[in-house]
Amino acid sequence: MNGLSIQGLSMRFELPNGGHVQALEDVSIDLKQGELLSVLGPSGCGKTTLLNIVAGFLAQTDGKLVLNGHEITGPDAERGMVFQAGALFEWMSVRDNVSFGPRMAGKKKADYMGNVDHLLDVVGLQDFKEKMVYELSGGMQQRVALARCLANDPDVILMDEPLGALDALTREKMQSLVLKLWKETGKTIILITHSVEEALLLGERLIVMAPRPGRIHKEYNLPFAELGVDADLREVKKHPDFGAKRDEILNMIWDMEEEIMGRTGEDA
Ligand SMILES: Nc1ncnc2c1ncn2[C@@H]1O[C@H](COP(=O)(O)OP(=O)(O)OP(=O)(O)O)[C@@H](O)[C@H]1O
Repeated sequence: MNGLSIQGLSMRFELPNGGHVQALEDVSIDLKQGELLSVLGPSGCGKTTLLNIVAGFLAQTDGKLVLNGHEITGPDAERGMVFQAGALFEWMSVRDNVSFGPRMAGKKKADYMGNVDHLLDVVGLQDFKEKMVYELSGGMQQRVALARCLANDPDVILMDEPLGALDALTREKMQSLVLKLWKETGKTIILITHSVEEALLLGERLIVMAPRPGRIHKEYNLPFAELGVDADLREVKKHPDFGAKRDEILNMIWDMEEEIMGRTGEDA
């Protein structure tokens, strides 16, 4: 089957004082190729740990990950990561950043430059391709990060709060761009966010995680991402179910935060 299967994933961090943190416990998620999953949850519920394991940066203590029929055992270009900020090469031009992956993979310029130019068009940076990254605004830098990730043609795109550092208006524009890229490329996407609205808008599936141990608390299938591909996101937010879901999830996370207040950072 094409897609990503996360099976019974657990992650336990041993602490130097002999204690441990159960960052994830028995997390299972099946994503078909092309599904967009957003992940929400209170601080410390294991969102970044989950993403780092899927990326292959961390080895789980239990469970299995299978992508397109083969087991994930480490980092690979089939899984691309987009971070919140700071992961671009500031001393390179926009175009050199976007073409970095194919160049490092030893591809011939003639074979990748067409796609790099196309991606610069798609993210609206064609006129800025000769600029250095440090000359760009935060929103533009995240456009570069998205294009750079796509230039490697990954099967799965992992996004860790990719829009978290942007101002509200830029963030809204970028949310539309993420939906457009999702539809145009057919990539499987996992997106972590702290914004309930963003998770609702961008996740055709949404998982709310709970902490200590990090686990799946509730899962939703949502219509908003599909609607937002062609519609103004402000209009999507007026959908009668949007406000109700937002309140439900906000209350859910609020209750979890209240419950963990005052607890220490370890289980033992
Ligand atoms: N390398 C590590 N060693 C020990 N504990 C860790 C390590 N990495 C993460 N943890 C712990 O695992 C738990 C989950 O962390 P993680 O960063 O995945 O949560 P998160 O949901 O992404 O949090 P946030 O929303 O604050 O970014 C936390 O209790 C954290 O302190």
